[in-house]
Amino acid sequence: MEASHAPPLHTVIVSRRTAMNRVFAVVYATAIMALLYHHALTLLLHSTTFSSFLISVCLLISDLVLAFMWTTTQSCRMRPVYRKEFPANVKKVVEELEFPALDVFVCTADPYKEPPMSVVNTALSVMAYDYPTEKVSVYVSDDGGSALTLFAFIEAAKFASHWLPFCRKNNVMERSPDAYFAANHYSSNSDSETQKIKILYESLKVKVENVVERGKIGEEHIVHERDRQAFSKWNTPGFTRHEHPTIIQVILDSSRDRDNAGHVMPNLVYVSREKRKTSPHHFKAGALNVLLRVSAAMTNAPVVLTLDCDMNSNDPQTPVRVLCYLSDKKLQPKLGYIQFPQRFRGINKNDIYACEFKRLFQINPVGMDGLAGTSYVGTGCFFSRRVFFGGPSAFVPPEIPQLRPESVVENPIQSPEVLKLAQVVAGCNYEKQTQWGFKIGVRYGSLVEDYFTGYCLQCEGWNSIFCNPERAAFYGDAPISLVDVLNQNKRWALGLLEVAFSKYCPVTFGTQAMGPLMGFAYAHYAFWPIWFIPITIYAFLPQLALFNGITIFPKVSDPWFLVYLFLSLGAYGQDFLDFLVNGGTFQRWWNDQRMWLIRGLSCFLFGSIEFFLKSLGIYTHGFNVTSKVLLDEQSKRYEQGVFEFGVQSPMFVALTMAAFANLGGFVWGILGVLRGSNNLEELFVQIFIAGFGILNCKPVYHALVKRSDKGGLPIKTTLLSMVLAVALIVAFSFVLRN
Ligand SMILES: O=c1ccn([C@@H]2O[C@H](COP(=O)(O)OP(=O)(O)O[C@H]3O[C@H](CO)[C@@H](O)[C@H](O)[C@H]3O)[C@@H](O)[C@H]2O)c(=O)[nH]1
Ligand SMILES: [Mn+2]
Repeated sequence: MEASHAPPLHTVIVSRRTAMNRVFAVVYATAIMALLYHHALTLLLHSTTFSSFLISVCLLISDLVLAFMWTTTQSCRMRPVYRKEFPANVKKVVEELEFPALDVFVCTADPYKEPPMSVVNTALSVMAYDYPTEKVSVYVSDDGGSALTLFAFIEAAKFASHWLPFCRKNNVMERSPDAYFAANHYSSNSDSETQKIKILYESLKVKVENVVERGKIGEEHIVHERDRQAFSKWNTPGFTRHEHPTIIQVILDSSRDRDNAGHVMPNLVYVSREKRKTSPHHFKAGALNVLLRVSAAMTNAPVVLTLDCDMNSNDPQTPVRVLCYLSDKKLQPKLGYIQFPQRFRGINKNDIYACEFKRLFQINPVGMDGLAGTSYVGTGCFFSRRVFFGGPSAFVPPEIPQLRPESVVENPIQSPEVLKLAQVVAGCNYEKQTQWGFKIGVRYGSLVEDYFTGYCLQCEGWNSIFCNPERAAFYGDAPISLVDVLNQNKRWALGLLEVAFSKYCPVTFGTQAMGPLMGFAYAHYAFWPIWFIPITIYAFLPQLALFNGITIFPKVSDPWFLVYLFLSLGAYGQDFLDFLVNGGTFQRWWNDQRMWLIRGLSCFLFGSIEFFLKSLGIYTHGFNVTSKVLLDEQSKRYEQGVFEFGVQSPMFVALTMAAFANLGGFVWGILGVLRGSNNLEELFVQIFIAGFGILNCKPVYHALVKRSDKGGLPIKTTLLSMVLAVALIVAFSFVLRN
């Protein structure tokens, strides 16, 4: 009974709002039923003409989708839990000698969209973890196959030998140098040690950035024979990022390298897997699987952390915090992964693009955590290596014994045997006729490999934990231009639909494997893009009807109006409340709901269309890496909270059309009321919706008229949208009148 005397490692409490959430869910569900009954009545009894039938069907479909989305989101409201960890107690329970080894995976894919210096910062921030150094190995996957990235890492390793002891000695919290120097820890009267490290860092930065800018590594930069040999691999004829052999370079070896205080260094390994145009590489999922195998060959740590190159550690204690869960014997048998939220640095004050994704990254995970655990979001997640090989009680062995999660690496990482095996398992044909991507490792088949993998693991019976300490464990970067945001979300939309319409659909497969609540929680994400249906309909239909003076909603004195009122206020009110309770502000909430509408008309709509085309085999879509480069002018506008359009995109056309339709419908409707040809009471809901649309389209109007900078709407987009909006209005009147 010794365990009961051990100090607590973590606690969990169920949210106090649980009971209220459940009661509200029952009331709200009743109102939804009433509304659907109302729709059925209208459709059957009052839709006498073709046009009124069409309108009723459209409204019914949108409300069915809204009802579905509402139902699935309830899972996250049934039992939200809040956790706390006590990392200070870990050493009282587990001896430091027994801490598990940790393999960190950092992914990068393009030296121009993902500047090597930022990738280096990611790696340095975890190399400097407060964790037994000899147990930490950092593997960098370079899908860009770029010598520039390797160069950056070779240089960074030299800097690391100063940076790591500096962090330890001064107990630095931000162990990414960029974040450290940005956080005002440095000034002209800092002590000489800080001055020195700053100078070292600056010279590293200048050196790497110069080389990246020139696109080529000058002879003067290659000092060691070992480095020369590594870079010579890029001289093989026909070497491109899409067509090249495997390059694995051990940059730091913990059995050999010491920092300038004589302390061991972590392993640092550069991996650029083999690429051939004839073999599918499965984007990030493929990269992670290669790292799983290469790391198995070299260190095979039982704990794996995956990180995107745009995310840095913000707390050196994080791996110890993770041990609060991993060393808990009660959780252990089924505990698959521990996910930290994605939190972002550099988001502007009111988060105009809603990139914080509070609901996705902070609110819903708390809800799923109270059930069987949260989803995997691709970065900031600690896995037990075992989860990649079948369910908790259904082990799926890899094809060779060396890759088994419990296998122990006997040879040093630079021994010929180890290097040879690493080379083999990184080959692009290695996965043929194996279970990788299907039963083993990160799963293939969706552009959101993170969501899909987490979902599959949970279906197999693994649980997970959402760990959200007060001090952010990681900080990431978010895109700062609208088109980048929308393209990123379009990729997600496509990836989610790939899961929704596969045999693994969460509504059927998921509910069977994990029960209805977890199945619905995952279904909510899988069907996320179908928000476009109600949003598009509500953005156009009431407004088009206004142009023709047609009433499509109950008038204000009608009791059914109250049902509409309750449903909309209830949904919006609850959303707002969730947002505030989780530390949001009114402005951020407003922008969040605005972006939700904008996404509906752009990335969700276009993502769904592209998915449809893809299903027909007309179209293919790859993983478009989001740019992490900050242009000065753009950054300035972003800081000021001004929307960035600037480029042409069909997604902007749909958005601008909606801006025109809402403004037009609103004005037309009001004029009708003033002239006496419209009845305000009958058209109130529509005029209100159009007015709400106008409020939400403010940035679009602003971009249409008041902009002289490069971030405005291109004139072509404006004209095209105008023409299409008018065409739509005319066509609709035509349909209605006939
Ligand atoms: O072929 C590829 C493409 C991408 N990546 C890496 O994948 C990561 C994520 O790419 P990014 O462009 O930053 O995408 P985001 O949309 O910002 O990422 C979110 O969505 C992705 C799924 O679409 C998840 O993989 C991420 O973890 C999640 O943060 C980056 O480190 C890339 O270097 C690769 O390694 N190989
Ligand atoms: Mn990213």
